[in-house]
Amino acid sequence: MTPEFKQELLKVRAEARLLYSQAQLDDAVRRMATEITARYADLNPLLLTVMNGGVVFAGRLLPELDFPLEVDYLHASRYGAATTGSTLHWRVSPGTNLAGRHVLILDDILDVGATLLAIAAACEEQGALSVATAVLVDKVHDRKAEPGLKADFTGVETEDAYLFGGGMDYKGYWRNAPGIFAVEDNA
Ligand SMILES: O=P(O)(O)OC[C@H]1O[C@H](OP(=O)(O)OP(=O)(O)O)[C@H](O)[C@@H]1O
Ligand code: HPA
Repeated sequence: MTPEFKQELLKVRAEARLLYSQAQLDDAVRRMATEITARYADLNPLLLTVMNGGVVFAGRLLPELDFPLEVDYLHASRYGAATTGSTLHWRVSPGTNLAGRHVLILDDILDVGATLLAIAAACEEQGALSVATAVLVDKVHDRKAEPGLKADFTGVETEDAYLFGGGMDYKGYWRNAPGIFAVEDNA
């Protein structure tokens, strides 16, 4: 990492606006866990984490789900280290056979929603019995891939800013930030 890039990262972190604290996110995740338990406790679901962004959310959610389930992951990326999305690149497909399974996809954010729509379609093509989505963050704007697109389970809603923390990255960094932060435009 160059000294200039390190300075940029520290400046972005220092000037960012906190939208949700870690404690607020934990409350949201517990509420989601209650909803997910009500729907899936008897369905032997397969929870598929979308790497990399989904890892923090999955790590918080899974211990709140006290019923039989399996986990796997996939890696599909539309943004890479950029702050605007392009074509979806599949890096790792799920290893588990999805045929006949109730699949719940876990990701950090529903932004445009192109990522989750493509992943859900791929799971259906592989024979999943049902496919649903759970996201920590839904960014509110009118650029959704389909009008009114929502996840089946949502943690918090945010304004239309570039976000980091809670698994979301700024140029590949700050996924580890404790809470959800908005990048200030002048950063
Ligand atoms: O709703 P969309 O506009 O499609 O964007 C949401 C997706 O973008 C991010 O992934 P990214 O492609 O940055 O990969 P990453 O998880 O490795 O950061 C995020 O983790 C979601 O998967
Ligand atoms: O606001 C965002 N931040 C980080 N990653 C993202 N992927 C889609 N939107 C975002």
